[in-house]
Amino acid sequence: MKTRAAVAFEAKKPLEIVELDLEGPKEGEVLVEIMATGICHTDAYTLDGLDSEGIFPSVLGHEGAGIVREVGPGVKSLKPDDHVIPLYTPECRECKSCLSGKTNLCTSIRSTQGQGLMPDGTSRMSYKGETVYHYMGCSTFSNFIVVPEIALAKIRTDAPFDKACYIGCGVTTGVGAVTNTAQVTVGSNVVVFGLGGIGLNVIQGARLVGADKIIGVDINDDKKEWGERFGMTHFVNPKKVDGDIVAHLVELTDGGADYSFDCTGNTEVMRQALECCHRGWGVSTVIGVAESGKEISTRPFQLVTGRVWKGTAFGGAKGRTDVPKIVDWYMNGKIEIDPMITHVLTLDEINKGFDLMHAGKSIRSVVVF
Ligand SMILES: NC(=O)c1ccc[n+]([C@@H]2O[C@H](COP(=O)([O-])OP(=O)(O)OC[C@H]3O[C@@H](n4cnc5c(N)ncnc54)[C@H](O)[C@@H]3O)[C@@H](O)[C@H]2O)c1
Ligand SMILES: N[C@@H](CCC(=O)N[C@@H](CSCO)C(=O)NCC(=O)O)C(=O)O
Ligand SMILES: [Zn+2]
Ligand SMILES: [Zn+2]
Repeated sequence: MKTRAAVAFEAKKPLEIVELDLEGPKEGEVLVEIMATGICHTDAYTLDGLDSEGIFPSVLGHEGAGIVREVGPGVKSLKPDDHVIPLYTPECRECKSCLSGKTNLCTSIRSTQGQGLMPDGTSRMSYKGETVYHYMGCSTFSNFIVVPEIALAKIRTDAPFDKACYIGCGVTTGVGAVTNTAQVTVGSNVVVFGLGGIGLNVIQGARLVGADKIIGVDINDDKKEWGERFGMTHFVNPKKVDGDIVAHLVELTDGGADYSFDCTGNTEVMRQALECCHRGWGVSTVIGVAESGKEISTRPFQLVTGRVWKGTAFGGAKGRTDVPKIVDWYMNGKIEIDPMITHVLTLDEINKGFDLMHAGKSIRSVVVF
């Protein structure tokens, strides 16, 4: 069959909207019609050539929602017309990682996923006879996609696609980093660096679990109002702090943050996020994805004196189990999504979504097919 898709033919070039050839689902695979997809900073990072796993030509996008149109042989848990969210962190429930109960990082198809291929080692997409690669096992910038059954969360049918798609990455990552990874406790002081599509979800996660001070840090003053909208109690623009930002945050939290989060992907900021934590117990969680080749550093003394450095992928969420619950949280009004979706675009307008993100003018742009 054919599918319209925004293709990344080369790094650092705008996406091109073309008709691709798409092969149908094979054993254990599912054909999904994508109804809506968000644009996450990670898509921009890969398009900008900063991802060590970036492959071109490929169809980016990993924050989608859609409808099952066809299932391949052996698929048991899904049927046509089911509503689904594709998962870049699948959940096979059989691999060592899934069975450990200690992580959401299912390893069953990770190696082929990282090569832009389906688990059988081939791609379902091509253009003029040439292979086009999958991305993060999702490729939601295509109207139709083929994905493994274990990489789809079945969700309720009354959830609107143009909002539910954001649960495919940003919402789950931010809220899950608080609830699953850091396990922020009631009354804690929290510092969040980077108030974009992820950071604002960390803020609303911190509010959800009853944090006390929620301090947002961003170099863009426009983010003050955004943070306050979701529960931030204090805003700090590091460019306007007289002196050291870490010392300023330690003072503001009366000795240091109980929990901090990096949502920028900047390795200098990751260091600040660790070092603003409270001596003896502060936990800093890295969410931001740093460009290829970058490394983090700190004095080991920071760890010796009890600060803990953690990281999280997809907010520690086990996709098929947790994503339907997060959709319920949204539908029941426990968490907000609607105000964060600042721009709704057509597929033809998708490059505008990247421009808005780079200009700091959007929280989330969503493409509706
Ligand atoms: N670990 C995961 O599973 C996961 C999931 C989604 C996104 N991410 C990553 O999280 C990061 C944030 O994604 P997003 O979609 O929210 O991006 P975004 O562009 O919407 O937001 C980034 C924010 O950081 C701010 N910022 C930039 N440099 C800063 C600095 N030096 N100090 C303070 N603030 C600064 C920007 O002004 C902006 O508000 C990216 O690196 C993305 O790749 C990781
Ligand atoms: N491919 C990169 C790393 C990119 C990365 O860390 N991705 C996150 C999700 S970001 C979503 O917006 C993730 O889930 N990582 C775990 C995994 O990919 O298995 C690189 O090679 O450095
Ligand atoms: Zn993402
Ligand atoms: Zn698994």
